Amino acid sequence: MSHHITEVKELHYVYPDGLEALSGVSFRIYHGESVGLVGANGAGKSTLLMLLVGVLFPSKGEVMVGEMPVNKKTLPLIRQRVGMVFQNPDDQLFMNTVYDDVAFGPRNYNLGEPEVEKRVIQSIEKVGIAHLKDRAPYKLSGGEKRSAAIATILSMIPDILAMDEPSSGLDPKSRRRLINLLKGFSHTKIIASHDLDMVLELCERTMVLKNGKLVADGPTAEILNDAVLLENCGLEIPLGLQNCPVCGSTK
Ligand SMILES: Nc1ncnc2c1ncn2[C@@H]1O[C@H](COP(=O)(O)OP(=O)(O)OP(=O)(O)O)[C@@H](O)[C@H]1O
Repeated sequence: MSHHITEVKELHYVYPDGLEALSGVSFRIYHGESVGLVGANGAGKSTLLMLLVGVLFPSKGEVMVGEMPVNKKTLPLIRQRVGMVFQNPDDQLFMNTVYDDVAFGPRNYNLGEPEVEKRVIQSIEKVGIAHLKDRAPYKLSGGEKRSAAIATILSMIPDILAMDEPSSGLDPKSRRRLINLLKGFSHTKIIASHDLDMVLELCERTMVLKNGKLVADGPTAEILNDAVLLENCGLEIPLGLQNCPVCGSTK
């Protein structure tokens, strides 16, 4: 078995108002895996991702990245290894140009302008927005903003990508472009989404959260075909696994 790249041990998270968003979650993710994180609204997906990248810290339990626990001291190192694409790209784009947003992380790490420029160009080319580098982020379309947000993460050259609802708000063409883009990434990926067809296509493994607890973790094709489990968690079998009402075969 290959080494795990991240491990979550008996993780609990209680928001300041007392709401327990995660209780007793444990799992390991291995190098190169693509893991889907699914669950109804409020199940705890975003909270879990934020704990994985150190935007939040555990109330109890531990998050490890490699041999490193995620805490305030290790945060600068964690930020280089794990990149998070937030649900709303506007939370991630705050500079005057796309270029400066993508350069922000590497500049923070004092990498020197030649290296910064190299990383920015590579990242914006990879996501297909090189022609938009001088545009103000607020003047981008939703799909372009999503691509720019991904580029801001790629420029840090992380090992792990944590993505919160990456396909939300995208039209079918932009969604397809995003899925194809992510398919080409060799990073370890953790993708929280209600788009179960995307999870089916991108993730070989799926974890299901319900009311802050991890209630299932296994091969995506099994988990997303388990009608009883999904219904119990407020989810539905993705279209890609449903029987065709006309001919009875799966798509
Ligand atoms: N800042 C906060 N303060 C208090 N409670 C919060 C906060 N953010 C989220 N919660 C609560 O924590 C629980 C988990 O929320 P979270 O956003 O992690 O769920 P989610 O699975 O990502 O949901 P969605 O699918 O709607 O994005 C919910 O009950 C939510 O209301």
